[in-house]
Amino acid sequence: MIAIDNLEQQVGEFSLRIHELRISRGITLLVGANGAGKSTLLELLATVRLPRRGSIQYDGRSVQNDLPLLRSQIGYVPSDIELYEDMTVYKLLKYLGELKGMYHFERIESLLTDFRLTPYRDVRIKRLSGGEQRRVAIAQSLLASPQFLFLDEPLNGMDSAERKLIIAYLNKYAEGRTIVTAIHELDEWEAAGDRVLWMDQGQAGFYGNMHQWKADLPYKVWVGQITREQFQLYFDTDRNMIEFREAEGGKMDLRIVSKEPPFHGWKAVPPTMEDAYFIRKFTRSK
Ligand SMILES: Nc1ncnc2c1ncn2[C@@H]1O[C@H](COP(=O)(O)OP(=O)(O)OP(=O)(O)O)[C@@H](O)[C@H]1O
Repeated sequence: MIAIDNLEQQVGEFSLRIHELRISRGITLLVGANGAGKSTLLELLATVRLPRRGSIQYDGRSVQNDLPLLRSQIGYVPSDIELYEDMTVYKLLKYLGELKGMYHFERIESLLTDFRLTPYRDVRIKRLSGGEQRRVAIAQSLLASPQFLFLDEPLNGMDSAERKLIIAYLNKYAEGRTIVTAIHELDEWEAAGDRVLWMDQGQAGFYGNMHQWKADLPYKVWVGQITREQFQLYFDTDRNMIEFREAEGGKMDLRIVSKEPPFHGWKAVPPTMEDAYFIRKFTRSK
């Protein structure tokens, strides 16, 4: 478990404040608007940035007392990955492995296989696509089989097959370990995630399991159809539309957040993970 107490961090004009938070094992999905403090929190968790005030403890160990040991148990992938461009995939992983004190390289072979990087083993990093580079970045974070893994938008630049591969891998890897990953698409993580942490203007707006995330919402989700004219009017005045799509016969299919049915005959549907995020943000802006 990661225990955060009275954490305060000022970055320029921005301040992050978390009074008390206990992050359990498994996968915590870190969500929030741009600038909400997700990357700042991940940097603090990864010990790239040390807390000015407050404490973070990892299974009882603190940054103040056990930094070198903790760092050997932490893996981190920042959002802006900068890999040594002229190195080949294998040389890079071997070099980073040596820096972490590894002298047996079977782990590299298994990571190359797991992340489908074997065909690129002797290819220079700069020749790889964005998604392939990110797979290498995730592989390097796992070299020392860390107990704590912090990922900042790990699926950026990946196609759907790559995304599924990474999510499935992390789902398995999280057993008995702690992963915190900043993401943008909640729904694709639903089966793998254990908890959601919503950062809201530098504070923890919600932390709980997936069920709690979708429960006790102050608004419902409604689906139905309206005419294009009604849509134009609605679109200009309301901000509660989650999704709209053109339907047949000049109509529009809509997904709307509201307490009451917005139009006659509309149906309430159970919220998805994304809907719950929309509703929480929507409620916050009211
Ligand atoms: N080095 C810095 N100097 C000044 N302000 C900074 C610095 N780094 C981050 N910030 C500010 O801190 C705030 C939080 O940024 P952070 O990157 O943690 O947010 P985020 O939730 O990860 O956003 P995004 O989803 O856009 O990556 C932002 O307002 C950002 O402009």
